[in-house]
Amino acid sequence: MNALAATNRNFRQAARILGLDSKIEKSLMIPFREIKVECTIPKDDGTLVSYVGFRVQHDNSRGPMKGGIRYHPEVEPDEVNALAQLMTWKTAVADIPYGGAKGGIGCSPKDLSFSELERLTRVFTQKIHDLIGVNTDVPAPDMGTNAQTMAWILDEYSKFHGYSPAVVTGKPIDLGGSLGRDAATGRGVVYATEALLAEHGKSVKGLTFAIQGFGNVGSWAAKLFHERGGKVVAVSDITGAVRNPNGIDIHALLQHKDATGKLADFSGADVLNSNDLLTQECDVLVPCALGGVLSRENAGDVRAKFVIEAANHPTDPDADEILSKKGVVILPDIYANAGGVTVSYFEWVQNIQGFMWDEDKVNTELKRYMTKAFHNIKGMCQSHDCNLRMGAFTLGVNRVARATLLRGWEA
Ligand SMILES: NC(=O)C1=CN([C@@H]2O[C@H](COP(=O)(O)OP(=O)(O)OC[C@H]3O[C@@H](n4cnc5c(N)ncnc54)[C@H](OP(=O)(O)O)[C@@H]3O)[C@@H](O)[C@H]2O)C=CC1
Ligand SMILES: O=C(O)CCC(=O)C(=O)O
Repeated sequence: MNALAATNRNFRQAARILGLDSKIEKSLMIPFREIKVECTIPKDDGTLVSYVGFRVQHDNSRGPMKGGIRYHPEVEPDEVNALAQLMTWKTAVADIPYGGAKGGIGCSPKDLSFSELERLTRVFTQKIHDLIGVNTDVPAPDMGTNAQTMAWILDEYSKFHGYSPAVVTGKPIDLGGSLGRDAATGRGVVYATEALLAEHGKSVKGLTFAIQGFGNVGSWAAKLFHERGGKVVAVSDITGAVRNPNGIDIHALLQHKDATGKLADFSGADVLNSNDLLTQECDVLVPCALGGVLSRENAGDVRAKFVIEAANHPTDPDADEILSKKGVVILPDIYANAGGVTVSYFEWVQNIQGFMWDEDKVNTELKRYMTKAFHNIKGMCQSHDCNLRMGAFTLGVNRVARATLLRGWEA
């Protein structure tokens, strides 16, 4: 089942649990707007190359649409649609005043030079600048993009509309980015995990963690679990995987990856087949890379007791069912990785106020939002007798449906 079918299925199930009117259900499933643009750039050698860029704006009933921009070869319309819809429920679960959107370009960012990436980002921005904005749709980084990408979008957008730092979040600090945004998704994952573990009478200290992906989210989550006394026993990236049952020194692994660009050849751990990362012996499995990695094929072999969905849509519905039957507790993406967009909200607020928070304030507020959202989800689980995924979906969908009804449909 593709990402969109799976997301729609979860949404419909939540709508059924909530007893949502079928007309509202239908209106919430159809995206507000889907944008598809051609992006042609000259490569450094002068040859032309064309890419397809997407921005799907799913819903704006609770505020401006919000979500990342992904550069990855597998970016395709259905997945962007699913990710945009997930953003709508995620911002509602986090209770921040936004709707949902997502964008992307089907490209391999590692095969493009710095100046090619800049040209591609600027052309994409030229094609969508009229449809994004501080109060309409606010992009941010996702897989394959970063603060530099946001700086180019901000600069290109400002040529058309005047200087507007709040048009993107996840910017460099020098351009109005928020302290703590770079770490925010990983830090939010850790706060979310702590809230879940506390419910089970456990804490991070002494538990074992396997982490798929060592980019923005995975590396920060690994570092913060490690610093709290968690034992990170396996880590992977696109180049391979490493394993040490006694715990990997994450600071040393970060230095190694910075120096070599890969995890392979790290002296503090053994080589592991990447396919085995998800089925490693561990207490907590944290997918922090692509969607759909937990499927019917491998879910039965997962040995973790907890799965924390730091990536978007890492678990397909078959895997969801298999894992639940095995008693594995899954913390769903629309809550587990909401720390990134929550600090994006803080960044947007700081830009609008023209006032910069210190990092302690950002992290304290992030923890407050993540902890509150967890208790709100648990409340939905109790009132509707459902698992954490449906607790999160019903919480998000209910808030969006209420806002939609209050705004009405009169032309
Ligand atoms: N950035 C953010 O604020 C947020 C991100 N997310 C989600 O988190 C996930 C990761 O995003 P982010 O960290 O930003 O992306 P990055 O591009 O920073 O990192 C992605 C990581 O995944 C690795 N990777 C890619 N393919 C594979 C694979 N097949 N097996 C193992 N590792 C792989 C990459 O390897 P390599 O390092 O070798 O390239 C890299 O380490 C995505 O699902 C994203 O949507 C969710 C909320 C917010
Ligand atoms: O920070 C943001 O606005 C969005 C981050 C994102 O793309 C996500 O949460 O999946």
